[in-house]
Amino acid sequence: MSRDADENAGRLASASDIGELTGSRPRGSGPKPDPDDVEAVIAAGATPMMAQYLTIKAQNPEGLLFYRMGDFYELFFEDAEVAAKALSIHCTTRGTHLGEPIKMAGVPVHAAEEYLARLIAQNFRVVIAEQTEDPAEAKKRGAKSVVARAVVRIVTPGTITEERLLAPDRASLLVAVAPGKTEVGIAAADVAAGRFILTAATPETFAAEIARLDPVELIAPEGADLPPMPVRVTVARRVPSEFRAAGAPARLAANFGVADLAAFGTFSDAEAAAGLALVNYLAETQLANAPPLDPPRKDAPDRVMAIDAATRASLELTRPSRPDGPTLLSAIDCTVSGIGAQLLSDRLSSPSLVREEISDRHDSVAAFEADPVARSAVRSALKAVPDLLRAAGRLAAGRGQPRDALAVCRALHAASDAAAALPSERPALIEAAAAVLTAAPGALGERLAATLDERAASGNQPDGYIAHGVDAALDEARTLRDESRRFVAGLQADYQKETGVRSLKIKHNAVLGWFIEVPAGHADTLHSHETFSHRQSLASAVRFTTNTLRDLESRILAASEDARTAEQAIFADLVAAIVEARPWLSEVARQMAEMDVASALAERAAVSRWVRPTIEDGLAFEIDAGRHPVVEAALGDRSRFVPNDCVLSPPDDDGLARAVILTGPNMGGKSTYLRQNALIAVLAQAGSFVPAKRARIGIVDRLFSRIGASDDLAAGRSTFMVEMVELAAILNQAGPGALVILDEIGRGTATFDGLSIAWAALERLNEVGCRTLFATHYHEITTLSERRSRIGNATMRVKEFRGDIVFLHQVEAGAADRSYGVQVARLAGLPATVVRRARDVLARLEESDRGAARAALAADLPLFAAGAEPAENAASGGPSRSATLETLDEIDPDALSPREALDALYALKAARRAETEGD
Ligand SMILES: Nc1ncnc2c1ncn2[C@@H]1O[C@H](COP(=O)(O)OP(=O)(O)OP(=O)(O)O)[C@@H](O)[C@H]1O
Repeated sequence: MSRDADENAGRLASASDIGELTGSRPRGSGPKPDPDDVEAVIAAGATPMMAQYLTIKAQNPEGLLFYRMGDFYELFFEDAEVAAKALSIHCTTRGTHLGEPIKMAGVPVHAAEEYLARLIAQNFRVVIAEQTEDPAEAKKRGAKSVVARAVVRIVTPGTITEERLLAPDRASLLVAVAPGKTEVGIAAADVAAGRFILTAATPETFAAEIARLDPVELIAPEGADLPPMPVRVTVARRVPSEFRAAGAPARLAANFGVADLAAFGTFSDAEAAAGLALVNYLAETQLANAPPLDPPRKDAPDRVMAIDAATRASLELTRPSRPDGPTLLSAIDCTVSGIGAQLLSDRLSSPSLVREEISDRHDSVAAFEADPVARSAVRSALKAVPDLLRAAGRLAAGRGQPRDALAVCRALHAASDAAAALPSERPALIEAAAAVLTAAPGALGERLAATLDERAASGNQPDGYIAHGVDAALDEARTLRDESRRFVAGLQADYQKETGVRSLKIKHNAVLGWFIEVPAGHADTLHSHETFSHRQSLASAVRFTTNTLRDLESRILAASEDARTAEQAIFADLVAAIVEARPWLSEVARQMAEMDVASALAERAAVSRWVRPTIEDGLAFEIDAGRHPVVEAALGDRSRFVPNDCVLSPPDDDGLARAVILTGPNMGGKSTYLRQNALIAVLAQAGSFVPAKRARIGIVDRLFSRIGASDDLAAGRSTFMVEMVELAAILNQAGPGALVILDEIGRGTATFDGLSIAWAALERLNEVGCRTLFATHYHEITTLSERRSRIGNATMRVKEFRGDIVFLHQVEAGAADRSYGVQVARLAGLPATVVRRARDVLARLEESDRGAARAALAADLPLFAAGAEPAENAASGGPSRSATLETLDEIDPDALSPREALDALYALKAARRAETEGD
C-alpha cells in the first residue's frame, strides 16, 4: 500500500498538505464507501453486517472506523491495513465482499485506550461505533438480524479527555479560526479542562498568534489559507458557512444559556463565529457526551510580548527544533505538578507586557526564594497533584470514573496542605492564592473523602468504591452478597462430606456462574445423588449444580445488583456536586498552578543562581554576567559557562536604543550570546528571575530572533528567500520597543549582496532605535560604529596558540578582524590538503580583492562619502603580513613532490617559531 493512501486514510491533513486533502476520503483497495454508491454496493450483495458497516463508514468518511464487535473494535478494508501498520497489529482477511477478501484488524476493547493513544500520537482521527443494543435483543428480530450500532464519538487530538491520551504537562488546545472582513476570529479550547477563550488577530499577526497558542488541532474553513503549522497539528476543514459571522454571537450566547454574549465580555462577530464553529465541532465529534466548556473569556494578545513563529522556533521556547532536543521550558522547569507545568509553558509562550503583572509574579518568586522551608513544603504538598480540572471535565462529560472523583478529592486536600505551607511573607499573588486554597478541601472535599473508598476508587474495580458506612441500603446489600458468598464457601465442605469426594470444588465463571466441579472419575458419585444436577462435562472434569446453589446464586446476584445500583446512585450525586463546583475547582486549580510555578521558579533561581530583574518602562537593556540557561545546563558543570554582559540601553538623549554588532570566529559563541539575551527578556517578562548577576530591562513589546535560516522547500522558498521574507517582516514590524537579534543576515547569497543587505538592514533598525544585536562575519559593517553613536562593536575573544584557536567565549568591546573559519574547519576534521589549499586561497583573497573592495564599498556609500578615510584606515589596519605568510604564499602545493612538501613544512614551522619568539 502506498504511503499516500496510508496517510490519507485515517488522518486529517497535516500542515504541509492542507488543501490537497480537503474533503478527501479514505482510499485503498476495499470498496469505496461513498454515500452515493453504498446502496448500490449493498444491493449488489453485501451481508447485512457489511451493509451496516458501509453505511456508517459512508457517513463518517474522515478517520479510522472502530466498529464494535463483542469484545473487540474491528477495522475493515483499508482502515484495517492502515491501523495494522500504525499499531503494528496483525491484518488478516475474513469472508469476501463483492468477490474480494475483506481485510480486517482488531483491538480488544479493554486495551482500546492504549491503541487510541498511539493513533492520536500519529495524528489519526478515530470514529467509534458502539453496539447500541444487547445482541440478545437483536436475535429476537430474527437469526440474521444485525446488532444496532451507532457512532458515539469521534476521537481527535483536540477533543480527547482521557488521562492516558493527554500529555500531563501540556494543554492540548483545539483552535477554530474564522476569517472575517478585517480580522480573523480565533477560538481556543482546552477541551479536557473546559477552558475556552476567544480572541482575534489581523492577517499580519495571525501566524504569530497561532504559533503562540500552539494547538494540536485546528478547525478552519475549506479553502482558507493557513500559516505554516508546527508539525503535529491536525487540520479539520469545514464548509465556510460554519464560520459565518452573521447571527454567531446570538447562537453562541444561546449555547451558554444567556441571552447576550456581552454577559461574558465584549466579543467581535468574527470571534463569536470562531467560538461557534468550535462548539459545533465539539458537538459533531463528541455527540451526546460533549465535555462542557466554561463560558468564553476574552484573551487580549496586546497584553503579551509579540513573538512570531520563526522567533519562537529559533529560540526553542517550548518546542525543540529537533525531536527530544532541549527547550527553554525543559531546561528550567522544576514544577512538581502537571497543572504547574502547563502554566509555566503558557507563561513562557506569552511573556507579559504589563509591568504590575510582571512585578507581582517576581514578588511571589522572591517570597519563595527567601523562604526555603515554605518553598519545600509547598512543593511537597503540590507534588504530583492530580489535574483536577481534567478529572472534573471527564466527570462532567459522563466519561468519568471513581478515580476521577478521587483525583478531585486528593487535589482539594493537597490545596489545603499547600495553603498551610505558604510563606509568611505574602505579596499579592500569594495572598490571593492563600485566600482560595485555605477554603479547600471545603464541604465538597470532605464529602468526597468520607464517601469514597480510596483503595477501591484508585483501582479500576467496577464496584466497592463507595466506603462502608455511607449508605445503609448499600451496606445491607453488600452484607447479603458477602454472606451468601461465605455460605457458598461453607457449602463446599458440606457437599464434600455428603459425597465423600474431597476434590469437590465450588467455582465461578462468567458463563456458568457458580457450579460444583469434580474430576471426571468422581462424576458417577454425584450422578447417583439426587441433589446434584449435571451442567457440563469437560475432558477431565464434570460440573454440577444444586437447588441450594442456584438459590444462593440468585441471592448473590440480586444483592450485587442492588449494591451496584446503590453505588451508582451515590456516585451520580458526587458527580453532580463536582460539576456544580467547577468554577470553584478551576479557581483552586489556577491558584495551585500559580503557587507551583512561583515556587518552582524560586527553586530554579536558588539552585542556578538567578536574580530578580528590574523591569521598567523605556528601552533599557543592561545585563551583567548573563548566561544561556539551556547551554549552561547542557555543559553540565556550570562553571564552564562564561557569563557575558550586554548593554543596549539608549546612550543619548534622543531616547533611542543601541545596536551592537558582534563579530568573532565561528564557534566563538555568538549565537549563544544573542539567544541568551533574548531568553533573558522572555524569562523576565514571563515572571521569572533570570540567569545573570544583574538585569535591567525596559519592557520588550516585540521580540525578533533570526538565527540561521532553513529552506522551506514545501512552500517553494529557498534558504535565502526564507531569510529575506523573515527580514522583511522584521523591518516592517519592529518598532522602538522591540528587541531584535539577527545572526548572519545575508549569508545565503553572494558576498557583496549579502553584505549590502546586512548593512542596510542594520542602518534601518538603528534608525528605528530598537534594541538590536547583530552578529555577522561581514567585518566591513563594523565601520558603521564610527559614524553612529548608537552602534557599538563587540567581539568574541579568542586566543591563537600554535596555529590553533582557543575559544574564550568572552564578549569584549571591539571588532574582530577575521572569522578563523579555516581554523575551525580544520578542527572539524577537513582533510589537511583542503585546509592547506583554503589557507592559500584565503591569503590571496585577503591580500587583493577583499581589502580593496571593502575600501571601495565604504567610500561609495553615501553615508560615508565624506568620511572615506576611516574606512580605508580600517581596511589597511589589518594584520601585517608575516614571514610565515610570505613563505606560504610562495608555495605552490600542486607543484611540490612529497619530499619538497615536507621541507616546505619545516621551513614554515621554523619561520613561525622565529615570529612567535620575536613576539
Ligand atoms: N559563554 C559560553 N561559555 C561556554 N561555552 C560557550 C559559550 N558560548 C558558546 N559556548 C560553546 O560554544 C559552542 C558554539 O557556540 P555558538 O554556536 O554560539 O558559536 P557561533 O559563534 O554562533 O558559531 P557560528 O558562527 O559558527 O555559528 C556552543 O555550542 C557552546 O558549547
